Amino acid sequence: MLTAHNLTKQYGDYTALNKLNLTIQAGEIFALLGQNGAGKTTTINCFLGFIQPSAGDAVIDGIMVAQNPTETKKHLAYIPETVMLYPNLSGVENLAFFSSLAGFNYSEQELENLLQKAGLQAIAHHNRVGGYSKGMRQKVGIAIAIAKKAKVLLLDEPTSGLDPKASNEFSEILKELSQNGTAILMATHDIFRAKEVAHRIGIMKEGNLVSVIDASSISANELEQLYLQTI
Ligand SMILES: Nc1ncnc2c1ncn2[C@@H]1O[C@H](COP(=O)(O)OP(=O)(O)OP(=O)(O)O)[C@@H](O)[C@H]1O
Repeated sequence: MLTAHNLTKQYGDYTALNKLNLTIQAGEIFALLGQNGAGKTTTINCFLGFIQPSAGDAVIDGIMVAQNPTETKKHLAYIPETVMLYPNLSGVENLAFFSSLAGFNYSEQELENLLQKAGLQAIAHHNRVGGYSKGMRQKVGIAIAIAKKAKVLLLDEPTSGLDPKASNEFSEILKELSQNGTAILMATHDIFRAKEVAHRIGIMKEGNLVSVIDASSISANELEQLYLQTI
């Protein structure tokens, strides 16, 4: 569903991403760990089509991103660290707007159901998003991803700054999306969450994917040790 073939990004002489080879299957959650500047966001931005790779390819559902960015965006949902929404619109209105951009025209009841599914409490559905907490905005982001019926979900530090309960709820929703066949690539600094939610975990260092681990084969403590030895 999501493939990187020798994916490389250079800025002058500096290699931000070095020949990344990675395949993420439908229904798989892959977490990318690594220090600041390791190349996680660069990887995600190549799949989003935000940056052009210097060499290699990012491929989504068999389609090359660099050559077909509009087409591949239709299959994608993206949740950054802070989901950008219109503060003067309600959760329902934001969801209606962003899902309409993807070609979906939901009824108010359907929009409310989507927000409910994403874990946003009903009392907040018609309140202005400007008054939402960070976790509530992330949930609207999840609802947009569900509404778009995206085959691929890209997440860049989605749980950073969320309280443990909100972070746990977020992980549960990711698991549900993966059970429904969504391929998920998540950059994170949260080793514990990566272990809890992901099927496989990659550790990046200086633009290289240096280690890929099956999450079921390792404890959170062992993963932390491996991470510290690797970076
Ligand atoms: N436009 C740019 N010009 C030059 N260098 C850049 C540019 N964008 C990113 N880089 C460099 O590429 C490297 C990889 O950055 P990237 O944002 O992918 O790291 P990251 O792993 O996501 O880090 P963080 O955990 O801090 O988000 C960094 O050294 C960064 O300074």
